[in-house]
Parts: sequence; C-alpha cells; structure tokens
Amino acid sequence: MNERTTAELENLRGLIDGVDQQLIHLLRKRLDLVAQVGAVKHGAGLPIYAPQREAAMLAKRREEAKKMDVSPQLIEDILRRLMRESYLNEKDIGFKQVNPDLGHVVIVGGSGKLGGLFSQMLVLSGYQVKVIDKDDWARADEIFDGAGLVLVTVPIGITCDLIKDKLTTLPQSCILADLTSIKGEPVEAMLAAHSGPVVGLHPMFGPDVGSLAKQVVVVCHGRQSAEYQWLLEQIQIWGARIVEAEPERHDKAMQLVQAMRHFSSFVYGLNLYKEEADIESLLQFSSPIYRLELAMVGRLFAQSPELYADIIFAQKESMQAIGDYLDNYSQALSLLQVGDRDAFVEQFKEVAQWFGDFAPQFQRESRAMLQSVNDMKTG
Ligand SMILES: C=C(O[C@@H]1C=C(C(=O)O)C=C[C@H]1O)C(=O)O
Repeated sequence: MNERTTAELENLRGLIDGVDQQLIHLLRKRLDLVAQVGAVKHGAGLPIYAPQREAAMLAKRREEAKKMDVSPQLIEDILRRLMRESYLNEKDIGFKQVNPDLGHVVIVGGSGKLGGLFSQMLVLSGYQVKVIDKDDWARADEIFDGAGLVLVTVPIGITCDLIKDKLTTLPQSCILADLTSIKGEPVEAMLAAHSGPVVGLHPMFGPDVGSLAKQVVVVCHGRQSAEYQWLLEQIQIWGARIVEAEPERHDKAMQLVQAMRHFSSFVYGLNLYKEEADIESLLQFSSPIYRLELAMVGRLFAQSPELYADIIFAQKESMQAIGDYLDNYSQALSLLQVGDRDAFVEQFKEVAQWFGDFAPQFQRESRAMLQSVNDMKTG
C-alpha cells in the first residue's frame, strides 16, 4: 500500500469510527426511552411485547430506508436486534402483578432450571415464591399452607406419581398447575388429586431464553378456568403467547416436535462420535447450514442427558414416530443404493409440493439465520 492509500484509508476509517460512536450514543438514547416505555407499561400492566407497534414501526422504517437508498432489510435486522434488547431491559423493571390477592406460590422442583426461571418471573411480578424440593417434604404442610398456586416442575418420569402421592391435600381454592412437556397424563393426575382449579402448561422454550417475549406457552385447560385466568394474563404480560390445545393434540405434536427431533439430533451426535469425526476440521470446511446444524446438535450435548432422556422416553407413542422415521430413512437409502436418481428426484418433488408455501417461507427465514451464523464467524 502506498502512503496516499494508507492516509486515505485512515481518514475514512476515522470517519466510520465517528459514525459508530454516534451510533452508541443513539443506542443509549434509545435504551433510555425504552426503559421509560417499560416503566409506563409496568404501571399500566401492559405486556412488554407489542407486536402491532413493532409491525407498524418496521413498516415505516423500511419505507424511510428505501427512500434513502438504505436496504430495508438492514434497518429491519437492526431494529429487531434492538427490540430483543428492549425486552431484556424492560424485564429488569419488573412486571405488573395481575393477582395481588393470591397467597404465595409454591414451586415443586424449584431448584430445576425452568422452575428457577418461573420463580424469577413470579418474583419480578411481586409474588411471594416458596420452593419445595426433595429434602423439604417433611415441612410440606407448612409450605403449602395458604398457597394460591402450586406449580409442579419436576422431571416427567416422576411428575404423575408426585402429584398422586403428595398433592392431594392442597387448599381447595389453590390452583394446581404443571410445566411438564407432556400434558395428557399430568393433567389427568392433577384433576384426580385436587378438586380445585387445575391447568396444564407447557413452556415451549428452555431456561436459557433471556426473556419470555414472543415465546410460546401451551395451555391445556383442566378445571375452573376463571380462577386461573389471571395466570394466563400474567404470562402474557411477561411477553409470551398463549396457545390453547387439547392434551392429546399437544402430546401428539410433541412426538414430532420434541421426541423425534431430539432423538435424531442425538443420533446425529452419536454418529459423529462413532465415525470419530474431527469437529475442528469439519468446522473449517463447514458451510453456514452445516455450522447451524452442528450447533443445533452440539447444544444438545451441553445440556442434561436426563432431561433429554425424559423428553424422549415420555410417551410410548414416540417410538412409533421414530420407527417411521427409520423406515423412511431406509427406503430413501435404498434409492441411493440402487442408484435410482430419478426416483429420488420424484420423491423430492412430491415432498416439496406437500410443503407448499411453507417451503419458500422457511427458505426466507433460514436465510436470515444462516447469515447471522456467518456474521458470528471470527478470524
Ligand atoms: C418500546 C416498546 O416495547 C417493545 C420494544 C419496542 C422497541 O424496542 O422499539 C417496540 C415494541 C415493543 O415490543 C414499545 O412498546 O414501544
């Protein structure tokens, strides 16, 4: 590089640094304004996540960006990232308490990660939370006395027995709820054990989400829904979306969404291990999609084996779904073995047609994900 180029670059880079510094000031200003919005919402008991406001704002900014020859997608990406920050920050202010007259909340299995997250959200909303764990059952009467809500969040394998054995003498008006990832048997067990209000909940996220904004909580109604309506409102104030489902429909979906999905990730990891794959060098050659896939598989093995065993072993019916997968895998493999490329292409087309409009939609969504995987690369 000659001196002139070096000087020109230095000058321009200095100007870019200045713009980036201004961006930091603008971000600070935006965060402060969002904090004020958070305080107003907290006072009024409004949810932190305001989808209509977001959609309207994004549409306007996209228009304005276009006029200034800035990519609309660029401003949308930036604003979406900023909004994620907003949810995190709004959370710290706390949330409106929808039911101030509730007695305390008991979280059964509160030392688990998901129990801990719900405990934190309830405390941030002004509720008194008591936890009961394995070693505390001697004090159970005292802990449950006066409870307004009992939230069961123990491993699936022991959920129903625990409900049957230990939760039969709750105060009549107390709400009994669970967070288990299957709903049929736990809801039945709760209805049998307790004659008061009962509701089954399944948070469709792990404990490492920073905020509940935009997350989904599935609700399976048990009994006396008017009594726990406040809890659903409270969850919505935390930013989550409530999706109502019949326990059977929910459990059937989980065979694919959870059991089969996690099982195939497990086998994917198992296979890498048996093949003695060198992850380091795979990463070197990885395309963004491979990296994303590896991240989804690898993250499984950073978590609790018991948790995944529980999810995969929760329903006997999942075996059927997983078995079907294996059959389809074998049939597809046989096309490869006999070299029937045409049949493969035909099957591909058939599946593509079945996906319909979802295929291009998923392509758009994954494009953004793949780009951010690429952004995260360093060096
Ligand atoms: C700041 C608000 O809260 C959230 C965050 C937003 C943002 O960062 O712009 C917009 C909408 C809400 O989901 C708001 O409601 O305006």
